[in-house]
Order: sequence, then C-alpha cells, then structure tokens
Amino acid sequence: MVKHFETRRGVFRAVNGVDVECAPGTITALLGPSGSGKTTLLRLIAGLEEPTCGRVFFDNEDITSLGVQERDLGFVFQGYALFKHMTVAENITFGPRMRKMGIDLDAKVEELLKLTGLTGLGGRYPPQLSGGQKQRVAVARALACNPRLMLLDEPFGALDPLVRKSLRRGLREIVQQVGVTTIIVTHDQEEAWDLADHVVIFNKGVIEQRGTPEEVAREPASPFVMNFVGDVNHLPSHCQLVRKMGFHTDKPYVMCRPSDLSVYTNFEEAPHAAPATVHDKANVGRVVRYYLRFDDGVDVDFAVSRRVDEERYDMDVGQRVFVEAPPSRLMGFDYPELDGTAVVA
Ligand SMILES: Nc1ncnc2c1ncn2[C@@H]1O[C@H](COP(=O)(O)OP(=O)(O)OP(=O)(O)O)[C@@H](O)[C@H]1O
Repeated sequence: MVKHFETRRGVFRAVNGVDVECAPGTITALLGPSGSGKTTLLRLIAGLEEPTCGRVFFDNEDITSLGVQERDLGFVFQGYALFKHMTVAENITFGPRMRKMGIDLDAKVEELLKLTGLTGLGGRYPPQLSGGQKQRVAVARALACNPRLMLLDEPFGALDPLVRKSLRRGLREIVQQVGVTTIIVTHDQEEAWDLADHVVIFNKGVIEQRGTPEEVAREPASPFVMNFVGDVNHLPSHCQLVRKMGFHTDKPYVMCRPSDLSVYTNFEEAPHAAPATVHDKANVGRVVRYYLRFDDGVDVDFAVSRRVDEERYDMDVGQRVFVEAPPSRLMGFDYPELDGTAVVA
C-alpha cells in the first residue's frame, strides 16, 4: 500500500510501501510515532482514502474498488462520534436500521449491551454516560452489523489511565468472544502490548518491524524499534562499560535496556564488570530506579521491582557497585536512526 499526498511543500509520503496481513479473529496493533502513517493506513483499509497504489483484500477477495459502506467494517473513532440526540440503543441499532438488516433489533441491543457491560443503559443519551461507557457504546455500535473487520483509531485516547486499562481488558474479551478481526491504531505502547496478538511498528510511512509483542520486545530489529519500545540507556560507544563488555561497533553510541544490566555490590562477584557509584535513587510506584555513574562520568538507569530491591539490592547513594551488560543485548546506533519525523520529498 502506498499513499502520497500532494502538499504545497512537495509530495508527502504518508504510507510508502507497507504490506500488512491480519489473521482472522486476531488483534493487530499499528504502533508508531505521530505522523508515521498509521491512521492513513487505517483509512486506506476502510476505503476513506484512495491509495496511490496498492490493494486491500478480504481473504482472496479484492475489495479495493468497494465503497466504505460495502466493505462490512465496524469503526471506533477517536472521539467515538456517537449521535448525541439518540439513545444508546438507537446509536447501536443505527447501522442495522440504515442497512435494513431485518434482524430483531431489541435482541441485538440486549446482546451488545450485555457483551459490553452496559446492560440497563440502553435508554440513556451519550451526554449522560461516562467516558468509558461512551467508548463501550462505540464498540457495541461498531459490532452491530456483524462486521468482517473492526477498525479502532486511538479508541482510549481521551480516558484516564485506570479506565483505559480496564477497557483494554474488556475490549480483548469482546473481540475474543465475537471472533472479529481487529486493527487498532495507537501510539501507546502499553496499550499495544496488552491488547494485540501482533504489533506492526511504523516509522516514516514504512514498517520497521512486525511480530508478536514478545518478539518485538525481545529482538528489536533496528535501533529505532529498540528506542521506541521500552526504556533504554544511551551510552557513548567508547565508554567504560561498553569497552569492558567487549562490545564493538562502528556507530558512535550504544543502547542498552536498564532491565538487561546486572549490578553487583561486591567486586569479587563480578571482577570484569565496570565500576560505578550510586548517584541517585528514586521510588517510582512499585519500581525502584537507580542512577549509576561510571568512573568515566557516564550515567545509566537501572530499575528493579521494589520486592527484588528489598531482597537483593537496597543500595545507598554513594555506594560502589559493579555493572555488567551482556554484549548480545547492546546495540550500536547514531541519533539520525532514531528520528521519527516524517519526510517531505
Ligand atoms: N489529506 C492529507 N494531506 C496531506 N497530508 C496528510 C493528509 N492526511 C495525512 N497527512 C499527513 O500524513 C502523515 C501521516 O499521518 P497519519 O495521520 O497517518 O499519522 P499517524 O501515524 O496516524 O499519526 P498520529 O498518531 O499523530 O495520528 C502526517 O504527517 C499527516 O500530516
């Protein structure tokens, strides 16, 4: 799929040759920085945007020339786009009524209210609902026509973190029960990781990596993905730690995850480790975060759960420590490789 936009500054390559396949009944998350082309791809799949070139298939059926209404899709938009002057039940049955589906509408409403945990709220109007309830109405409405594919664009954007978390779990259960193939656009990694069977990492209109959340987290395919997915330390590649670990790269910097560091409090335990001093310590919720400063002045973050900290570390500011990082978990990079800013040509 390719989508170029003509702009006053030149041709904007919003989607620049991507190929995505979604297995039936699974959730695929399109994840990437702002402007990387996720929403544009969703709109191309939906038929809301015409491709510069490329095709969309449902199984072997080419649906590229079908209009939005003919594609059998369910949408959940960022702001939900509920009809304020209609009740929840009327919102849910809007699609089936328009399409004259000839189904038992009351039964459908009851089924979808139950599925989305909204039983009893069918008579309310959207302004009488909480943000989370509105979001669930939007999901119920998207499912009302038994779509072949459900598309969600930042569906939890406007909600507070706790509500988002519980709705995510709810959405996953709903998708599993209904078995509808789902594509969700998000820039929130936690959301993608919690929800998706597959994640597709976008950058500048192309795919940097795709795989299960575990695969992408364990084996990032590029510095961009490693930096985008999870915490990383950036170190000069000639620093003490990198040299002591015997890691060689022709790039000027090296990345390593705080969780991949091994920290020892006795020199005897790790005679080949790089010596450092605990420079600062912060309790962040259930995590204890240490800031370690190597003798060459380079700093790294090291984070452990509070439980592990109590059992194993409990280090004090000023304490000497000895740090190792497995070379297989280090990655050389240069800053331009991390840049997610889109290109105008
Ligand atoms: N109609 C258009 N004309 C010109 N440029 C467009 C048009 N639609 C989208 N773009 C540009 O294409 C790029 C990709 O946009 P898109 O909305 O797909 O990104 P995104 O990854 O979904 O980002 P976000 O997370 O911010 O929504 C953006 O820089 C956007 O400005």
